[in-house]
Amino acid sequence: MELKSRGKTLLFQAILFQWYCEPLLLHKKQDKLGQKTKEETTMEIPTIDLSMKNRIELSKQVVKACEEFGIFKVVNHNVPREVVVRMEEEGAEFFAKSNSEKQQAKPFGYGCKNIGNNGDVGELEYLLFPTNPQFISESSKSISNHPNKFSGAVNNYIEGAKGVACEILNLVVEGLGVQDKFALSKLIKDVESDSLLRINHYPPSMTTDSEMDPCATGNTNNTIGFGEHSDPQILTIMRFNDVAGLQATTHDGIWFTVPPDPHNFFALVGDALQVLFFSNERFTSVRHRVLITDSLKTRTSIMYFGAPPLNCLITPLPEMVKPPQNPSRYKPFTWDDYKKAMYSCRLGDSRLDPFKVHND
Ligand SMILES: C=C1C[C@]23C[C@@]1(O)CC[C@H]2[C@@]12CC[C@H](O)[C@@](C)(C(=O)O1)[C@H]2[C@@H]3C(=O)O
Ligand SMILES: O=C(O)CCC(=O)C(=O)O
Ligand SMILES: [Fe+2]
Repeated sequence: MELKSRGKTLLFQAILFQWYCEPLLLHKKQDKLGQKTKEETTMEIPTIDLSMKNRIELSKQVVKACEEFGIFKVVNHNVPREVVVRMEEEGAEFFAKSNSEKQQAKPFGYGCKNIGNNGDVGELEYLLFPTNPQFISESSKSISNHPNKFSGAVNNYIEGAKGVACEILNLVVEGLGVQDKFALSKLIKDVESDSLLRINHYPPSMTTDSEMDPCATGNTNNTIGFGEHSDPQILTIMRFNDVAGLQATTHDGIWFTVPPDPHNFFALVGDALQVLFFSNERFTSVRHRVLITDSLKTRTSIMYFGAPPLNCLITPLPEMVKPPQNPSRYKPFTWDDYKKAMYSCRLGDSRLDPFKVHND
């Protein structure tokens, strides 16, 4: 009920915004995959300023942003600029290598076009690895000619992004009055945490020769670069360069573009957080995608996906459920169960559906 009325308010705000400010931004489109897309618009997502002194107010703002949008900008995050720049440089150096060199890193997380194992494709290449430092140190040998430099940059970036994720999760927990102040951040701080780092690289259209390079993308404007999905983990901390492309949906399914801001991070609510706080339909994982609108520029993005250890039980925090009036809407499952189910799904599937409790 509450969510529906919030959705209506957002829809109303979006329409008002269109009407007054950007009459030409709202348009219906058909994307390259032939899927009908709903109206697209530009919307201002909330900004969370981590330097804010009033912690109670800050925690309220974070909860509201998670509830209303599921995606928000994080400023004054304290991650040094050089940590981000070094990570970007290492990524750029890797993606500039020849195709055969990049393929050598394949067993350690290089991918091109294929997303997951079930036939999804995107107009990108990527590196994807677990955030465990031993793994990074080992895999760096096949990724970089200077493995220590590469693993140093990656580990520093992960520490920075994890710090931002932990701070946001602590604020969520405070804002909702959960007793255990570190109930969520301790899950992604755990040495056994299953968190991931992903570096995506969307090359421009005219620079690669598809005859020579099987990974050449031939992007044209308004191509889907990365299809619609929600992130399965607890929280994603994302950063992208100054090339637009990220879009997200409101709870009513209206697509809006997230303007680039390379100096700051974006936080996205994932499926696991939706379950942990599901009572009262508080949080919903945000559906998002990448739509290439400037095919002449390289777009890069870096995502830290904060996840719990494999044996962690994903079930609403005790304060969030009060049976019988307000029972959990999901059967308890471990993160390992969810991961197994998720890897048998397509990118855009609603992966939580099989775990829902049906009361009829
Ligand atoms: C099609 C798939 C790719 C994905 C695993 C999945 O089976 C369904 C979820 C996908 C996703 C989306 C967010 C992250 O980019 C990702 C690494 C993740 O954890 O879940 C990807 C998976 C992937 O690319 O392997
Ligand atoms: O590359 C992007 O900007 C988004 C990619 C994404 O959503 C993902 O990798 O899960
Ligand atoms: Fe994503």
